[in-house]
Amino acid sequence: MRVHEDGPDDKEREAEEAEASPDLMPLSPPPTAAVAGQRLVVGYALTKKKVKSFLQPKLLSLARKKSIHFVSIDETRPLSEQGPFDIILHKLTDKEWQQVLEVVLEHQSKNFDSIKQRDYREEHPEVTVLDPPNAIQHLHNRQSMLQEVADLNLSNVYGEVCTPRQLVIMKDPLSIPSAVAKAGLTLPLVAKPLVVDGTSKSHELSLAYVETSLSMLDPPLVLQEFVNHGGILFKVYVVGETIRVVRRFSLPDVNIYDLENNDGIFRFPRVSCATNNAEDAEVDPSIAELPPKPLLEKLGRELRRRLGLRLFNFDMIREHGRKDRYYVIDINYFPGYGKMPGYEHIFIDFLLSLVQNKYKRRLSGS
Ligand SMILES: O=P(O)(O)O[C@@H]1[C@@H](OP(=O)(O)O)[C@H](OP(=O)(O)O)[C@H](O)[C@H](OP(=O)(O)O)[C@H]1OP(=O)(O)O
Ligand SMILES: Nc1ncnc2c1ncn2[C@@H]1O[C@H](COP(=O)(O)OP(=O)(O)O)[C@@H](O)[C@H]1O
Ligand SMILES: [Mg+2]
Ligand SMILES: [Mg+2]
Repeated sequence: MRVHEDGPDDKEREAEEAEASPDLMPLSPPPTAAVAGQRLVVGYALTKKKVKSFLQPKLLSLARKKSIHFVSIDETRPLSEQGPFDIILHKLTDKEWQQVLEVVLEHQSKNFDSIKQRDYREEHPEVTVLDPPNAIQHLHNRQSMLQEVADLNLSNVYGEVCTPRQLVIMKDPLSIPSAVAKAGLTLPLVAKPLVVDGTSKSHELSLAYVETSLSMLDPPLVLQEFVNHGGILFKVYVVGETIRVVRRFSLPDVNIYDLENNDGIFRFPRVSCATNNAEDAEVDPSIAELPPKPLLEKLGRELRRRLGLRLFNFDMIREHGRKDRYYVIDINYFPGYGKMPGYEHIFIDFLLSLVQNKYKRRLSGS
C-alpha cells in the first residue's frame, strides 16, 4: 500500500502521458489496456450526483488516452443485454440492483454446471464487480462498519488505532439515560443515525452534553463517546492498493464550560463536506501533523482485506494531547473521490492494474 500525502505534479504527469503516446513509446510502458490486447469497458451504476462529481472531464480525458471507456448502465434493463463490461463500478442502494449483481457474482463463483451458466460466462467473461454488494452493505450500519477496526486491535510503535466506545439504541428514547449509565459511557455523546442509506438525514448528527437530554434523541441510533481531537480530522481514501490522506475541519473540542452550560441537544448537519478543507489553514502543527505513513498503510491494507472492499475512505481523529492514539469514527463506500487530489491518475492506474492482473492470471492459466 502506498500513501501519498501531496498532490501529484501535474506537469510531471502530463510529461508521462506524452511519453506514453504511440509516437514515443517508453521502453517499459506503464500498464495500459492495450497490454491486455483490448479496450477496457467500465460500466457504472451511480447516482447523478456521483456521476457529476466523479466522472469529471480530466478523468474522462485521461481514460480515453488509455482506451478506457465509461459506459452508463441502465439498471432497468437486463445486464446481459448491455456491455459486455470488464469492470462494473456501482453505488446504488436499491434491492433490485443488488440482486442483479448478486446473480452476476453467483454465476461467476459456480462451476460450469449448466449450459445456461456457460453461455452466461461466455457472454460476460470475468467481469470485475467493484465491490461485492454484501461487503458494501456492511458499511450501511454504523455499528457493523467499525467492527473490523475494533477487531483489528492495531497497536504498534507508530500508534494505536481504536474506535470510540459506543452503544446501539433501537427504540424507546426514554430508556436511553439508563442504558448509557449501565454501559458506563462518558458524556458528551455523539448520536448518529444507525443506518447510512445515502440520504442527508443519515448524516444528521447530534451532540448530547447531559444525561437528561438523551431522551430527546430519535432512535435507531448509535451513541458514541465524543473524543476531543483539536478540530481536525484525517480523511483517508483507499483506491485498491493506494491510499491518500487529507485534513478536514471537524467539530471543535468540548470543554468543561460547554458541558456545564449546555443542557440540550446540539444538532448538526453533515460536517465533513467539500467546503471544510483544512489543507491550507493555519493549525497548531501538533494537531495538523498527519498520522504516520506506516500506520496508515497497515490500517488501509488490513481494512481493505477484512472489509473485502477496494473503494472506500475512513475518517480518523487523533485524541487531543495523545500523540499516538487514533480513532476511526466513520467508513464510507465509494466516497467523494473528486475531492481527493490527483484522484484521476490514481483511479485510472487502479483500473489498469485490475486488467493487468486478470491478464497475468489468464496467461498463467490460474
Ligand atoms: O457527496 P460527496 O462527494 O461529498 O461524498 C460523500 C462523502 O463525503 P467525503 O468524500 O467523505 O467527503 C460522505 O462521507 P462522510 O460520511 O460525510 O464522511 C459519504 O461517503 C457520502 O455517501 P453516503 O451519503 O454516506 O452514501 C458521499 O456522498 P455520495 O457522493 O456518495 O452521494
Ligand atoms: N466520536 C467522535 N468524536 C469526535 N467527533 C466526532 C465523533 N464522531 C463524529 N465526529 C464528528 O462528526 C463528523 C461526522 O461524523 P461521521 O461519523 O463521520 O458521520 P458522517 O457519516 O455523517 O460523516 C465527523 O466528521 C467528526 O467531525
Ligand atoms: Mg464522516
Ligand atoms: Mg459517513
